[in-house]
Amino acid sequence: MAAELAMVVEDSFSLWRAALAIVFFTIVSFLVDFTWKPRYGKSLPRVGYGDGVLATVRNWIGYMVHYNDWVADGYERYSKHNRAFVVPSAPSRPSEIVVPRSQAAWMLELPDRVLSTSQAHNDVLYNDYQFFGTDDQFPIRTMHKHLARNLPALIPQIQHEIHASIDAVFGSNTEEWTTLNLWDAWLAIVPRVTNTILVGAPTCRHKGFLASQVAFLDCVVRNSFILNMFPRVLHPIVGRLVVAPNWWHLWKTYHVLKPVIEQRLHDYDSDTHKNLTPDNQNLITWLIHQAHTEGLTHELTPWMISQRLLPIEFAAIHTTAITGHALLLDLLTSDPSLGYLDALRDETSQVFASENVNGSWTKAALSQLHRTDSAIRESMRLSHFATALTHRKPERYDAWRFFRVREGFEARQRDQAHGDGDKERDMEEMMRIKRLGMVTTSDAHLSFGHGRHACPGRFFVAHELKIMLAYLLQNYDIKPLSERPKPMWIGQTIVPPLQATIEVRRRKRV
Ligand code: HEM
Repeated sequence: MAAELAMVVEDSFSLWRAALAIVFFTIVSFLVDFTWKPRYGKSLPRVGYGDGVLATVRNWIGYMVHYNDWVADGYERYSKHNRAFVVPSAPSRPSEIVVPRSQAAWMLELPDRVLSTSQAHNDVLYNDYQFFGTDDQFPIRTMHKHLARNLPALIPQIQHEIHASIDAVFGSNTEEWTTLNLWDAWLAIVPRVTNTILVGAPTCRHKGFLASQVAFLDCVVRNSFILNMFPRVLHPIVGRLVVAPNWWHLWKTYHVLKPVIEQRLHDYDSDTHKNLTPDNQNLITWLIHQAHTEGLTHELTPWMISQRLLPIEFAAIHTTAITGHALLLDLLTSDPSLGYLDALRDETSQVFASENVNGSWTKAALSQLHRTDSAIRESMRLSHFATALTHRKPERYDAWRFFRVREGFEARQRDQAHGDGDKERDMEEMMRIKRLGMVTTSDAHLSFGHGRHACPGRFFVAHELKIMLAYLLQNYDIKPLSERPKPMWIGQTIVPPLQATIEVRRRKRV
């Protein structure tokens, strides 16, 4: 009996010792981390709980749920008065400085060696572990160079994939209403459509490939949260452990892509004029082309190209799905008497009827969807996926907010048709209206970033969302929703209302 008691005491004693050792080790790790973090001048105001040791611990805990409120608070108290402020970050990251709008242009003009985008991405996403140390600048540079210039020729393919995937997800029942989980619907459409321009058809339809891409991206998001919470000094161990599933999904992706990339490398080498057909125009080919242009022969293997695709898949898929999800929720929860859906349906069908070429949208036709453009930009204004990128003033969704400026201008033009208008003023106003388009970034429209590193995918996204909305509205009725399901914020990241459902029914052909 006494011996048993001694064993229990000894066991619990060793448990205590182990627990104390872990606590001690964690404190030392955070202290080491602390010595690496930058210190900001006392003159910079802070939001959150303040600066001392206890306040820092409270900030780390509060970061998960209060970050969004802290930024809103700082915006009211400091940004509006043209002052920068410091906002606490996750335990493994330094606190961040939020600059006021007036300093955004100066900041964005700083060269990468002073303010590095890739370092910033690395700080948030831990690329060294999550993307296997692949420098994301090569694929990003490739996207900047090739996507916009090839996009017009790709519109028919993009349209084809959009129509086919919407048909598959929204169904063909013209009699009964079908209930769909909206997030699942977007995730069944966006990866396929995005991969039209990343890997091309038919791989963009390969279910196993798409599933492993989405699973990989989910791992990146989850691991970022985990690594945010661990002191940076432990990342070399924790980082390598948590990315085991990333490797697994990369491996599965590689098996699907290997023959496709081998064929593409072969086609590229045998085409002496590099006269690539639209079928071959996608990121795989652009990476090959860019590697040749820059003499980067080590980039020309299926393994390397499979890895290069990952940061772009990450930049493209959840961002688009979150944006599309929010857009439909904003439209469906707007007062039906405003007639948004009918007006968008009319605009898309009128422009399509007069401007399509062989049944396909064109760049010129898509650029005439002014109401649709305004409805999307307005939703992005309200429902961005990362807090610190944008400020919001009125919190109400007003689909025609940007369109109205154009409408007013066009009405004035008609009134003045026979008079002597002020040409210079009209030109200025026209330029101002152009800047209100969804792809035109500015310090007032930061949803796609701004400056040299503004999103190169935004022209594609604009086409994609417009074609989707047009097809959806022309082919389906969707029941309005009584209340806007609210997203949730975890740290800086938005989690869309994943449970939201909608009811849809295929429209009968007349
Ligand atoms: C609605 C959807 C999207 C939104 C809201 C969005 C937003 C953004 C934002 C805010 C940035 C700047 C990040 C920063 O400054 O660090 C960015 C960068 C980027 N985006 Fe997008 N994006 C979207 C879709 C896409 C798509 C579809 C692609 C590719 C097909 C893409 C590719 C990229 C790339 C490569 C960068 C890095 C640019 C650079 O660092 O120079 N994005 N995006």
